[in-house]
Amino acid sequence: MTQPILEQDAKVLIALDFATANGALSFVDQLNPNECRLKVGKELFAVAGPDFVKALIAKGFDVFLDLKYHDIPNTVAKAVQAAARMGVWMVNVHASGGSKMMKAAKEALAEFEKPPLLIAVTVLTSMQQEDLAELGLDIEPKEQVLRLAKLTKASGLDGVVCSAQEVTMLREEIGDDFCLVTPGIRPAGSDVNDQKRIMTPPDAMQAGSSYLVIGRPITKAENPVAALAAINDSLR
Ligand SMILES: O=C(O)c1cc(=O)[nH]c(=O)n1[C@@H]1O[C@H](COP(=O)(O)O)[C@@H](O)[C@H]1O
Repeated sequence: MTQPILEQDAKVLIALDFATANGALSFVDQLNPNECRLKVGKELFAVAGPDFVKALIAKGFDVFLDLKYHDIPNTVAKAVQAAARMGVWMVNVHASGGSKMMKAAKEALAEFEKPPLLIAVTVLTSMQQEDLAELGLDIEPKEQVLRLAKLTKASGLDGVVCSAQEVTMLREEIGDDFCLVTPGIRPAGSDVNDQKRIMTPPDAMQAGSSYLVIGRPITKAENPVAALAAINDSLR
């Protein structure tokens, strides 16, 4: 029997993409905060709100508030402050909001004794080259990821969200001192769903991911606790 991994080592961030607070809560009640962290995104936050996030934190979970802010600098700065007041562990913005927006967000967190990690989404893992082309970007996703990751680093943020397929390149180009959070993680044989740039959990960690965001392969599993345990085991 393997020991549960320590909290500071929990690499799996479970995406709590649930339609109701009750649905999310009955799922969370099966989980141990030593074995995963939790991500609250737009769907759940819209129905459950800040009190729900605070309740997860009170249960001992680190919470990544994934609202992917993308707005004028002042609005984003105030939004990340509101997130920090909730006590979240990590919060994100869209890097395509630009360096002025990202710097304003970073500066707005300076007043907090223990600010959340601030990271920026580069190119969504559901996108591929044809999706960038329709936005007028005639380049490969990895080139755009690198460009936005460099901009994020230069803006003083703690890391980026990218696909695990770009992690080796980013470690070479940007170094180890940068948090790389990778969704689009699929254990071998599981449904890909709407994700495009995917990788398995062990391959993503091997490449140098800091954290793995995993939703449906755990939340929709017949036995989510066993699915999480199998993923954690595969990372040891
Ligand atoms: O910022 C994110 O977390 C995110 C960025 C990205 O590029 N791709 C991506 O899938 N996500 C989120 O990661 C989660 C992935 O969920 P599954 O596809 O169910 O594993 C979802 O909650 C997405 O909102």
